[in-house]
Amino acid sequence: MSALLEVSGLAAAYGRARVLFGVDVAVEAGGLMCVMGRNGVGKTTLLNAVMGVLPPTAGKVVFDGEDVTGLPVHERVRRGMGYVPQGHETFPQLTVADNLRVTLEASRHRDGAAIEEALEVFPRLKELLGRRAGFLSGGQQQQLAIARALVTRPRLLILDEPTEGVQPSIVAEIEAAIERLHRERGLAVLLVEQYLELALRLADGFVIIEGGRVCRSGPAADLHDEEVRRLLAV
Ligand SMILES: Nc1ncnc2c1ncn2[C@@H]1O[C@H](COP(=O)(O)OP(=O)(O)OP(=O)(O)O)[C@@H](O)[C@H]1O
Repeated sequence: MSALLEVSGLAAAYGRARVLFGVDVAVEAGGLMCVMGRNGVGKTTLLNAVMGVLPPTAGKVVFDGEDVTGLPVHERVRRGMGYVPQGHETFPQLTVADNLRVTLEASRHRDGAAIEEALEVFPRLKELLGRRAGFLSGGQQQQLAIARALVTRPRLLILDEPTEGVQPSIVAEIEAAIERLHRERGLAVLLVEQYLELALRLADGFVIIEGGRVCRSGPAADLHDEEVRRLLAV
């Protein structure tokens, strides 16, 4: 059986500065793949290229058997790719409720129950529905950003360092939510995460990027290796 997401030979650049050189990564249906690597190796660039935010210079992105490489971002979202970029992006002037509604309006299914389902994942947001997103804490904004992606009812959730800059009390909630979505709802996840402990707890498989190339990949059990720890050491 082929994977839900299959990325092959992906290359990307900012102008003449090449950043990715032929990256392969796959996420099985219901799998959780962790992309790891030191700062600046190209992890965010990889997610942006997979999602079409940054058009790749070479390579292919296949989602659910369809080549989506040339499609705009919103078409990928319609097909079931949900993206939560780094830095917990929300509409700061809109309330929590309106952030979710705007996303629902833009989604293909327009089923209001999707908002309820997303709020079940992050119950803390239920008490904040009338508050402007810009007034939420970093951790609450990250929960809202993930909830927005969930409103589109993705089959694959792409998360860029979801616990970065988040207060410790909310890190555990976000981790638990990702784990539940993956294990109970069978959502496939492509996760960029720098922290080995979190990756060890959540991932089935991993790839490590170094200098824009995959230098190591394997099942999560291999993350215990000395070599892997060395590759991730700052
Ligand atoms: N918009 C941009 N224009 C030019 N160069 C960029 C841009 N964004 C990133 N880069 C460069 O591309 C390289 C890879 O950056 P990227 O953000 O993908 O790395 P990363 O692994 O996600 O790092 P971090 O963990 O710090 O987010 C870095 O050298 C970075 O300086």
